[in-house]
Amino acid sequence: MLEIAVRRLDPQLPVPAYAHPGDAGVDLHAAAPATLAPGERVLVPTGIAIALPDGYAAFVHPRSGLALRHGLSVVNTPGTVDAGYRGEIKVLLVNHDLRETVEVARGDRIAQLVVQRVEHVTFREVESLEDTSRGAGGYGSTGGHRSVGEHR
Ligand SMILES: O=c1ccn([C@H]2C[C@H](O)[C@@H](COP(=O)(O)OP(=O)(O)OP(=O)(O)O)O2)c(=O)[nH]1
Ligand SMILES: [Mg+2]
Repeated sequence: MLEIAVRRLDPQLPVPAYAHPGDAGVDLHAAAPATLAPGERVLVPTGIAIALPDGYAAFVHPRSGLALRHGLSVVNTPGTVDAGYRGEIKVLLVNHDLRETVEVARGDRIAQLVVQRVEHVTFREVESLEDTSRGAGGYGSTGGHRSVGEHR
């Protein structure tokens, strides 16, 4: 298993660890409290900095339980942590609830970090691209089974 160096900027918070063996993400904790009124966004520090090797990136994803219970999500989901980034990982939380203010306490698990391999490619400019069955169709071009809002 790949080992990733981590600095704890807040020694009160744990070293990131998978809660279950097959989990994709490790939970990130809030290193500072935050109050989010309905619709508000706040950049929350996590108290950790990591050194990813080249060819990897880490992605900051929302936690589904917080989304379900509080409408809490990540504005730029998934947030991208570059391999060369050595600063503190931060989470741009947003309160999507229309009525309730969300209180985040220091130490709360606010998001999850998924580490993935990423390809690096070179882009070669061409005049035309090879054809495919999809072609340029997108944004709902595929028919078949009913889609949301299509009542037949
Ligand atoms: O949810 C996030 C997203 C990003 N970052 C940090 C790590 C990442 O490597 C850096 C830059 O992120 P990004 O490239 O998404 O932001 P940008 O607006 O393009 O800033 P920059 O010009 O610094 O690349 O900010 C976080 O800590 N949390
Ligand atoms: Mg960038």
